[in-house]
Amino acid sequence: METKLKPTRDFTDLKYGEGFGNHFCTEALPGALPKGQNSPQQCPYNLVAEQFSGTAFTVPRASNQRTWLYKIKPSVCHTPFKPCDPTKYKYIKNNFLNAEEMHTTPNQLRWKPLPYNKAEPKDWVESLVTVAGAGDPQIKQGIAIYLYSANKNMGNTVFYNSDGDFLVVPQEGTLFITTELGKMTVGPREICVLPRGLKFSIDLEQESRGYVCEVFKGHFKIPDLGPIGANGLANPRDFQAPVAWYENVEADFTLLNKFQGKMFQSTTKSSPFNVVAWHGNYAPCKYNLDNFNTMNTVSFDHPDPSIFTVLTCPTDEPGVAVCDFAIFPPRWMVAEHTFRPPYYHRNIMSEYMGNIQGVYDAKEGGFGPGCGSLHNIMTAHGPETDVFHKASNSELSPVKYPYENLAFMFESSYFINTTKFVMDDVVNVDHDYFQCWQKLEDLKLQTN
Ligand SMILES: O=C(O)Cc1cc(O)ccc1O
Ligand SMILES: [Fe+2]
Repeated sequence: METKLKPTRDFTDLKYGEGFGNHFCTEALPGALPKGQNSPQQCPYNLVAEQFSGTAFTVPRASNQRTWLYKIKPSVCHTPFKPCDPTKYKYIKNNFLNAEEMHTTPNQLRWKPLPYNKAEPKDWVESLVTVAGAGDPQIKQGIAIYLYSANKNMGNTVFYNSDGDFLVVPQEGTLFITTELGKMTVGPREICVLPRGLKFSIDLEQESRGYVCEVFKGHFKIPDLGPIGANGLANPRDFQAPVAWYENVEADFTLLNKFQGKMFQSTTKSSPFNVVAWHGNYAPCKYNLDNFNTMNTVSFDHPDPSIFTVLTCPTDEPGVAVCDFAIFPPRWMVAEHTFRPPYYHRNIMSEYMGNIQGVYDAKEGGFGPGCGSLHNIMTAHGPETDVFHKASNSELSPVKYPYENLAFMFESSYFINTTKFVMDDVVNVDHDYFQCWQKLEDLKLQTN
């Protein structure tokens, strides 16, 4: 039976600020934001000013990100960090260059959904399982891909990640996220970005599962639109940021930190959610994927999936991503004289895919909601045998790729290694995945 949970804090009637990357001004008490300056000698309500920066001070203005917080107490009020019990977060690993702990293979990989731990319920951070990744947070190069399967509230356990931004993709259950900049709910068919350094705590109302992509350098942004023009795909106005919210609570809190891939813990005597007002453009955001304005061919051929990019975290090389987050959204398929599913391909990028809901058109079996797959750099992949035959012979009338189907991809320019533990015990790896293409061996050259 499913566990019934209740979020610790009140999430009714939440308000949001609107727009991607905006400079928001928000206060939970009237006049709490200082007027005309960031750091007055004394702040309104005896608050303390603190800058929270997401880019180096000196990056060009267009990409500069920082927020000013007005807090009941500054963030320095905590006991010294100690390493966490190594058994507690044993599936959080960011040492992707370590051959001892990582698995390297050019094979196509696929996994079944991450199970919930019913015997010993896990909160969101405790439930994180690193599936795959590249690089190392120490040199700010790379990416990590995790699954979560949480069935316990974090409550007064507060987490911040020094190593990068988290892009969270819920597959089952709404997340009730309290951040130091305010509260957000994020459910399936929605996503959120929790930027590097942000303190947050996640509560639940039911067992909740999903995917996380962490980028060790840079930040996610909405992609340039090129010839598409000024509108389309994920429109800026549909992104939402929390508004200032605080709790003035004296109690024991645990403060967790992922720092260079290792988990540390300290305590505070009052709530870290003590930001009464803030202004700036370094903030979490959420986005409803149903607002995605999908573009597709209205003539022939299958466009490259970059046309479905919701967010991208660029590398230093223009057009090449640490991670492109693309979705396979509901859309009309109208291409004439065309093989309509994804073409067979070998890619210069690595592709981790997940399924949020329904069926993915290239894989009608074995890739249900909660499953994952990985096709590394130059690893051949494409539709399974049955899909190939069906799509090669189907009548090409306009068809709606239904609302219920929603898969996504984290596409990265890095070689991706998997953790050793996802190759055996933690997530069920599908040892027979390769079989879905074997019958294509029967294809014969036809010369008459
Ligand atoms: O491999 C996949 O299923 C993802 C994908 C989808 C698509 O429409 C085109 C290329 C591609 O890699
Ligand atoms: Fe692909």
